[in-house]
Amino acid sequence: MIVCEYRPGLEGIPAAQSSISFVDGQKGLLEYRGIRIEELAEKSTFLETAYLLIWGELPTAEELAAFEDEVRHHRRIKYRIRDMMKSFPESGHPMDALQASAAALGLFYARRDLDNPVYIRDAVVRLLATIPTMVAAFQLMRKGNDPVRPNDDLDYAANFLYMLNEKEPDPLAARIFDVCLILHAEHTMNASTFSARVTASTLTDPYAVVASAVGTLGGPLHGGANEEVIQMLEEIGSVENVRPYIEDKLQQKAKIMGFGHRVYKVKDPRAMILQNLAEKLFAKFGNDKFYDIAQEMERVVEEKLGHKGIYPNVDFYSGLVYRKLGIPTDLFTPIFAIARVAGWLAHWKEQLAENRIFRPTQVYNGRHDIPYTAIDQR
Ligand SMILES: CC(=O)SCCNC(=O)CCNC(=O)[C@H](O)C(C)(C)COP(=O)(O)OP(=O)(O)OC[C@H]1O[C@@H](n2cnc3c(N)ncnc32)[C@H](O)[C@@H]1OP(=O)(O)O
Ligand SMILES: O=C([O-])CC(=O)C(=O)O
Repeated sequence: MIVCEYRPGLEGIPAAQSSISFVDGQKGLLEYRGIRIEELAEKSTFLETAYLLIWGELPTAEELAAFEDEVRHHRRIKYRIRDMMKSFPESGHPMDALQASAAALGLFYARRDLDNPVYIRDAVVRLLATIPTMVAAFQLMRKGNDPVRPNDDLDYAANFLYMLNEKEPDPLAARIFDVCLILHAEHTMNASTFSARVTASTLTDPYAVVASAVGTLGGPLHGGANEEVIQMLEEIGSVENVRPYIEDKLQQKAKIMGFGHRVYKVKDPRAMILQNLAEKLFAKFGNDKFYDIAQEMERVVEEKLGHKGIYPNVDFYSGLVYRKLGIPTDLFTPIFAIARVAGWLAHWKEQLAENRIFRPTQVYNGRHDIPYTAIDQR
């Protein structure tokens, strides 16, 4: 048995061998299956990237067309899932609604056939296809409206925006949204992916794998930070307030949302791309006053925390892009989940290919040999 020292948060401890993605946190480099994220953001689409992540190679034109077709034909959700979502409290968070709905899918596909490539492909297609529909449906139903049926004439990203806003999106907006999905699709052994792999290692079904990962993604230290960033920008309210806000937070030893990363010690390459995308949207659809506040935050945080390697992460600029696309703040993290399901499924498949159940150890620091005290003597 290998014994190593306890490292809080498992910092620096490899939890798997993986060929899905690679991060160099000193250089600010991210690759999916060896391809730089900048190149995928420029040239690929989300579904092509999902295929690359899950099956390991870029698809041929035929393979891609077949995959896109399968996903398009599985976009509708069952009435019973829709009715279940309708019964959720409107005030509930859409991440909780998504987690429950993803888990509920498993009720309909209870057969588990993990050695069968057809089963694997069906589950991949179904999850990629229905998660956006579930996010959009809950959003409309909690406002008292009926969900919008998926539009088979639209591609993956455009169809999501259509289901959300009940109208066809502007092509630039749809392309930018698709790039956001590419950027969020995968990121090595982050907390939600680790959670997905732990769940996968018990040989449970892929719906449970995704549901556990969604639950993990939602926290404010992980994907949930994108929502908190916008709330922070609202609270700061003006460029002049940035410095006192940050100084106050640092004095209280509080975290500044959207900054810092376990692996990146420079600006996250995805934050750079998202910042450029936000600028493209502002050029076409008008500025956002929060952008000036965000840029000032970046300057002040670098001045105060740059020496600790604390820079903007992926969650810092994504919200500004989504705001300009007219997306409500509490859907930012569910949108992250729509993208990350590709990475989770890639890791699910990789885990199954060489599975051993996750069962780490612990450092026990409790007591021993304590006599039981009768209830009336406590
Ligand atoms: C998709 C994603 O998950 S991206 C991350 C999204 N999360 C956030 O934006 C939340 C804010 N950031 C954070 O909480 C952290 O940077 C995390 C969770 C991302 C990484 O956490 P860890 O690797 O465990 O770093 P840890 O919390 O130990 O911080 C190391 C040091 O940097 C400081 N630090 C890290 N992030 C921040 C921050 N955002 N604001 C202020 N200080 C910070 C810590 O206070 C600590 O300082 P110390 O050594 O003087 O005590
Ligand atoms: O890698 C991490 O720890 C968090 C992150 O950036 C991601 O999941 O995209």
